[in-house]
Amino acid sequence: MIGGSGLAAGIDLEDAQEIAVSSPFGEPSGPVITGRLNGVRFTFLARHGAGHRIPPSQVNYRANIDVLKRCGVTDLVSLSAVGSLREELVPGQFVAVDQFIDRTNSRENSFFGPGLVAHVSLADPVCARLSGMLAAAAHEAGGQVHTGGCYVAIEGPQFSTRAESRMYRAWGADVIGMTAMPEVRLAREAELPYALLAMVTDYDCWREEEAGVEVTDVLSVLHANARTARDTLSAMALKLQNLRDPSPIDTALEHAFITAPEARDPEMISRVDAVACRVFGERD
Ligand SMILES: CSC[C@H]1O[C@H](OP(=O)(O)O)[C@H](O)[C@@H]1O
Ligand SMILES: Nc1ncnc2[nH]cnc12
Repeated sequence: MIGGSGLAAGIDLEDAQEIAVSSPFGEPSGPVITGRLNGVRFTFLARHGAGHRIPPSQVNYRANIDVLKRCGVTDLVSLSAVGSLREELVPGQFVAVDQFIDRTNSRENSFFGPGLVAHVSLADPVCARLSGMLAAAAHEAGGQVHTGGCYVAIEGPQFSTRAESRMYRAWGADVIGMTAMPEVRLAREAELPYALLAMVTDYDCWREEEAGVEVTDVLSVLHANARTARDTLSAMALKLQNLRDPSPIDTALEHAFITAPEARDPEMISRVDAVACRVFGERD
């Protein structure tokens, strides 16, 4: 579980343990918290670090996913605050996002690269099974949930201009945020089924007659709905099994590598010992 702006303080887990895990991709946002929720093992990471110290562009998305994979995570659920680009997506409601437009421009967005080139499919970036469970859990927790929606990820840290906000609407985006990319890309490269529950906190700035969004608007909606977010995770845990059926995402790297075996860089292979352990085996 990766918690965004609304879950910076973490979640209540039974037998919680804080573990600092290191990664060949650098510093993750902080230590992970592992424990159980309704009997299911959860590992939690606060995306922006303790006290929301890390801006969206400086989150080390690669290290975050790498350490979760290292901890044995098999499925990744993300909670994010978003602006609404549609009248009917009202602040306080939830959207189980299923598509993305990436407008970020200064982030490391792959575990692979020179000496180990890989191309995974991102056509269906969200795991339908996990997303369906998350939407049902949010509904059971008392949330108003919209199933499906397109999230445009901006670089930030500034909110958008009115012209940009109107353009994203014209592109077909439904909600706007600063963090889902490259998280979604990296989860797929790490063969982790991913689902994102977005909490709508504001109307961004496309409504001409209204002032643009401010952080205080976002925080007041997040605080007012914090209980629903926590209850959602609890309801979600009841739906998860400790051992689940296989998913095609578990083998997303199967046909992804294009670099010839003899041309592969051993250092690159050793760096992906966790994210691609199924393909290359674990490091000694
Ligand atoms: C607090 S307003 C902007 C901030 O909130 C969202 O964070 P997250 O996705 O981690 O919940 C947005 O993406 C920005 O980082
Ligand atoms: N309007 C908005 N734009 C970008 N990120 C956000 N997070 C919450 N509201 C947002």
